[in-house]
Order: sequence, then structure tokens, then C-alpha cells
Amino acid sequence: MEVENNGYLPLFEAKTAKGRTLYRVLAASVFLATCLIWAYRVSHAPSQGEDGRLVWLGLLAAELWFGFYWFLTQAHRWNLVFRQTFKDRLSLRYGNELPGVDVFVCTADPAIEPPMMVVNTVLSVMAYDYPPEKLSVYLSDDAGSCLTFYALVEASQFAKYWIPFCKKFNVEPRAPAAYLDSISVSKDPKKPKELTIIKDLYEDMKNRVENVAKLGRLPEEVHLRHKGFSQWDSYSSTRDHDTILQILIDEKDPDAKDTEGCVLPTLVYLAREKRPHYLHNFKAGAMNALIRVSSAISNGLVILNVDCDMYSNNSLAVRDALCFFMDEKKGHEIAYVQFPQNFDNTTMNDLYGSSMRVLSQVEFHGLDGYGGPLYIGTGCFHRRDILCGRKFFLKECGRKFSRESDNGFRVAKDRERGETADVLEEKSKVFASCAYENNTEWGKEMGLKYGCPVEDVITGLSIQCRGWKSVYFNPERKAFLGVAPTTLAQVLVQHKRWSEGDFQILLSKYSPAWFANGKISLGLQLGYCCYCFWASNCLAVLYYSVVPSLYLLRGIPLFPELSSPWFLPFAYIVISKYTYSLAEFLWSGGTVLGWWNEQRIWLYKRTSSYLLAFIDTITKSLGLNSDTAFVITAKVSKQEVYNRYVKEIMEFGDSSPMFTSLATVALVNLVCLVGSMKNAIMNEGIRRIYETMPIQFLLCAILVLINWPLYQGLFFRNDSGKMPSSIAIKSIVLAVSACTYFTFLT
Ligand SMILES: O=c1ccn([C@@H]2O[C@H](COP(=O)(O)OP(=O)(O)O[C@H]3O[C@H](CO)[C@@H](O)[C@H](O)[C@H]3O)[C@@H](O)[C@H]2O)c(=O)[nH]1
Ligand SMILES: [Mn+2]
Repeated sequence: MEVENNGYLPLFEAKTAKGRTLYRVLAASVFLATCLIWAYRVSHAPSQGEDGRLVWLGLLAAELWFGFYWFLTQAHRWNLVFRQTFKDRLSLRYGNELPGVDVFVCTADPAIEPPMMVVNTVLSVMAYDYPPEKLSVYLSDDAGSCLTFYALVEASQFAKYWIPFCKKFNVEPRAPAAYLDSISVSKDPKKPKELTIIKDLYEDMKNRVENVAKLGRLPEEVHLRHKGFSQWDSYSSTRDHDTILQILIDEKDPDAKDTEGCVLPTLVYLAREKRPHYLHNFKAGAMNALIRVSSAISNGLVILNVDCDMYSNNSLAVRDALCFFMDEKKGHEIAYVQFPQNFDNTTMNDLYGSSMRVLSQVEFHGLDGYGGPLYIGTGCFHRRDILCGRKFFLKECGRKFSRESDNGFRVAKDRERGETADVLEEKSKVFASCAYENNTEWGKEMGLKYGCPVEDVITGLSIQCRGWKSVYFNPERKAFLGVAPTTLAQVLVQHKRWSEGDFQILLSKYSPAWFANGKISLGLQLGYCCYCFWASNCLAVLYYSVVPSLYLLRGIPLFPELSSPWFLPFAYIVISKYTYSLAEFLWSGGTVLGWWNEQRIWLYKRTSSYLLAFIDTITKSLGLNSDTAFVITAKVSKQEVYNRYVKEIMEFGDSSPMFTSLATVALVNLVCLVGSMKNAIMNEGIRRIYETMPIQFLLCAILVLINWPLYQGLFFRNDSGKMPSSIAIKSIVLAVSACTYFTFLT
């Protein structure tokens, strides 16, 4: 235990991982082998004018790229840091003297983000183990949907029962649906009466909300029950309406008590003003409106931001985060505390790699060793003034966690005495109006940044560039659980948005490659670059997964023979890199099959999402293409589709243009493998390919193997999740013509 000389005990500690020396030796050997591969490529290149020189240079370029990218990934692995908090010390030292915490939940579409899911998230954060008078929950609804509002009204009533129930029985998790589902499995005999009551109340609420959702509008009697619905009288569409703001639970209201007579956390519904001719800047715009409106209502010093599907899975997480901010020695330099993004709907072998295991178990710990992780938009605690743009000054060292701030956005300190919620609502609405941001620094120097599909990453980076640190906290018990995409198309679209956004950051004025130079540590710069270069991986991977196979078909070797000493560095890299990656995956809690699936999705992202992201970004920066919208990830799917997801059967159902490129690459390899085997059998025999072109043969065979589910989707399946025939035809034509052209015409 770390005890300072004056007897001061820190609120958190950081440990660096053991066994890193071994890793570094391995990395050095991989680097050496990479250099040998480059040497081979350079020394064996066909000379000017000779056949195949261009292809050879292409391979050299790809291998240089792979080596460079591998080097970047070292920043994620070189120096891992793991953190631990001491919540008991926090309680001992501060008791109830804790800062206000404002929780922001964002939702944008009641059809793909069902209101019941949203209110489960809201209820889970309302039930945090935290003084309720210091906790406020804001729901931002970018759809401005009265269905979501209705669900929230219902939830505000249910909270009166749910919160005392959670506290009395120390319930976890505190999202009612997740809790009630878990309880039906392991029956708890200790609290049968209360449990039945709560269950019935929840079911009733759910039925009412779902009936209204089915109806698609509010029944008259519901409309009359709450004054808030009248705000929809002037509403014309999702993209054209006034600000709708309702303080559903007002902490100052003497009647706002739970069934045990305790204060309830403040609960606010906000649908910011939308007008067709105003850019609304998606989630970043919603967050900035929330920052301003909340500053007039509760003005918590700490802001927690979650997506509407990310419910709290650990009621103590707020206290964990505060251990970092309130640590007297190191807390003053920490801007945000990021928890990992975990999911409660992933399957055992994670067909789509959506749990991003290695990213959360390894890479982010690596970033933490160099100054802190990226802000990833959900499960992140911020200090309000820093999110608003405050800069870090050295003179702040040792400053306690306090209320003053230099240039933070701060409206009301304390509510005027006797001010009713209605008055406050009216006063605060202006902060969510479209015109409010005109001629201000919002979206630039204040709040979340606009104009980037990954508003979170660019905002976090700019905070770190202003001198702040961030912290990655990944406790045993997951703090938040969300919904991972459940179809291949969804995964690819999500990764297209991410890789496109990250690539835009690289080319923007905030680029980690140059702007961040000298502002954040070199390790962190490289770490950011690793994600920002995601999209540009597509070129090398596409080249490597098509060209060697086509040459295999023609019988032209591009790699050393089995008997050549140059074969060794290739073999060494393949074996050591994949053994390490498997070990890392297993260590992160995955399965062997999961790792295999991960390799497939690695390939698919690179040959579709990243490719499109790359093309889109380049054409956009040349002014050939206008901005793309934020495609919201669906959080529900049809029963049939969901059943296949649970059985880990790949979903190709909803036709996506990205499937064409995946299927074409897969078919090219199939044709090349079959064709080259046929040639070999007819000529010198299989053994010959294996001796002269071992690497090309292996590469092609593995590509075919990994694409097995895709061939099934193309040829052998009959369900609605098979590859749409339009895509099948297109890709067959493309692949066959590529192979024919290549074998006969060049
Ligand atoms: O106009 C919009 C669009 C989206 N959202 C909300 O933003 C969140 C994230 O959207 P989702 O479709 O779930 O995207 P993901 O790819 O899962 O989101 C990840 O990546 C985003 C950046 O691309 C971040 O904003 C998210 O926080 C992060 O979880 C959801 O709660 C949405 O309701 C809005 O509030 N307004
Ligand atoms: Mn999401």
C-alpha cells in the first residue's frame, strides 16, 4: 500500500503490467524478421523492364505498410497500466460531501431505440448508490418523440418504488429488465413479497408503454394526465419542433419523494429545438445542449455520459470515478474517466467480434500508460468545466476539487429561492434553441466538437492536447452494459462510421500525427494514430488478399520457396504473430473459435468498411462528396434474425453494398484455389505448388477457409439470412471476370 509521509492514503493506485520484458523481446524479434522481409523484397525485385516488377513493388509497399502499422500497434502493448480504486477511503474522507453528478442519456429514434430500453437505462442510473439530492438524470431525445416522453413519465412514477427496492435489497444490476431477467433464473426466497410487487409494477408499466408504442400515438386520456404532453401541440416533425423541456422530478419539490419518503434524483426530459435549415450536429449537438440546460438546472461538477442502451451494471461506479477526480494528489490533472464499452448481448464465440475484447482488455490499458484512453462516447465521466473548454495550467497542481473555474460555462449557481420548476424550464429552454450557438465557440472550443462522425474521439483528443490526462478504469464487475450490433451489415456500417471519423481526425487540424505533437506523449500519439489509420489499412489488405492468389492461379511465385532461407522470416512472423494474437485473445477472456471469428471480421472490416470509409473520406476532402449522416446502430432486430445471431449464423440478409466487395474477394480466392489445384494435378502435382509457392498457397487456402460462412450464405443457405441473389450474381460476375482476365489476357 502506498502511504505518503504525512499519512495520506491515495484514493486510487496504478500498477504497470508484469511480464512486459518478455513481450518486448518478442516484439524486437518480430521487428527483425520484418526487416528481413523488406530486405528480401528489395533484393529480389525484378529489374526495370522485367515482367512482374509492378506487382513486386506493390507487395513491397504492402509489406512496408504492415510493418509500419505493426509498429504503431506497439504503443497499445508496450506499457500497460491497471488501476484500482479505494471507495472506502473516499467515503471515510468525504462522507456525503460529494459533488453533484449529472447523467446524460442520449436517444435519437424510438423505432431502433425502443422507449423501454431507454427508460431501463435511465432507471439504472437514477438508482446509483449516490446521494439522490446530488444526482440528476437528463434524457436527450433527438427524435422529440412523445412515446419516449410518455415512457419517461411512466418511469418517473415507477422510480418511486424501484429506487427504494434497489437500496433495500442491494440489487444489482439496477436496470429493472436486466435484474428481473436474472432473478427468474435464480429465485431469491428472501424477498418474495416485494419482488412480486415490483415485478407486477414493472410489467404493468411495460405493457402500457408498449401498447402506446404499438398504437403509435397517445390515447386521449394519457394525454390529459400530464401537462407535458401539451408541448407536442405545436410539434410538426422530428426535424422541425420547438424545444421541449420537462423537469419530471424536481429535487426541490417536497412531493417528489419515493415510497420510503426519501428524496428522488432530479429527472429531466429534453428535446432540443430542431429546424430543417439548422444543422443539428447529431450526438455532439445533443450533448452540448444538455451541458447548457443542465448547467441552469443542477449544474453538477461531474458529467456522466451514456448511450441509451448502456445501462449501469454497477451502482458504485460513480464513486469509482470520483476516487480519480477527488484524489488530492493526482486528481487535479484528470479530465475524464473512461470505462470500457461492454455488452450484455454478445454470444460465446462472438461471431462479429463486437465485444472488442482485445481493445478493452489490452489496448486501452496501453493507452492509459501514456496519458490516458480515448473518450469513446459512452460510460465516461467528465469534469464539466474541462468538457466546456477549460485549459490545464500548472499552477493548478495541488488544487482541490472545487467549484471555481476559469472559463467554464456556468449559468446558475443556485436556484433562486422559491423558483418553481415551470419558471426554471422556461428560463432554460433558450439554451437548447437552434440559434443559441450562433457566433459562439460551441462545437469548436467549447463542449463536444462538431463536424466529425466520431465527436467523442476528437473531443477527447483535444482535451488531452490542452494538457489534461484521462484515466481508463476497467473493474472486474462491468460498470456498463450495452447492446452490440447483431448483424454483419450493422457491424460493417458502425465500423465504417468509426474508421471514417478517425481517418478524418488524422487529416484534420487536430491530427494526432502533427497537431498533437509535443502536446501529448509520443506513445499516445502513436496510439491515436493506430485508430486513425484504420481506414487506410484497406489498401494493403485488399492487395494481399487478392494479388498473390491470382498469381497462384497463374503459377507465378511471389514469395520465397520452401527451401530458401528467406522463407524463414515469413514463417517466423506468421507463427509468432498469430500465436501471440491467439494468446492475447484467450487472455482477454475469449475462446479459440472466437479468435477465428475475430480474424474473419478483421478481414471483412478492412475489405469493406475501411475501404468505403477511405474512399468517402478522400472524395470528401476533394470536395466530390458531401457530408454523410450519422447512421444510428439498430438495437433491436426481428426475432428470426435474432435467433440466427444467438446460434452464431452469419447474417447477410439486408443487402449492403459492402457485401459485394467481401463476396468478390472470397470468390476470387475460391476460384484461384480450385483453379491452381486443378492445374497442379494436371501438370506437376500438388507437391510442386507446395514447394514453389508455399506462402501463396497457404494464404489462399486460409482465405478460403475463413470465408466458409460466406460461401454458405452464397450457395448453401435457404433462410432469409442468406446472401441476397443480386449481390451473389454481381460478385460472381466480378470474380469470374477478374480471374479470366487475369489468366488469359495479361
Ligand atoms: O443524431 C443523433 C445520433 C445519435 N445519437 C445517440 O448517440 C448514441 C450512439 O449512437 P449509436 O447508433 O448507438 O452508435 P454507436 O456506434 O454504438 O456509438 C459509438 O460511437 C459513437 C460515435 O460514432 C459515439 O457517439 C457513441 O457514444 C459510441 O457508443 C445513441 O445513444 C444515439 O441515440 C443522438 O443522440 N443523436
Ligand atoms: Mn451503440
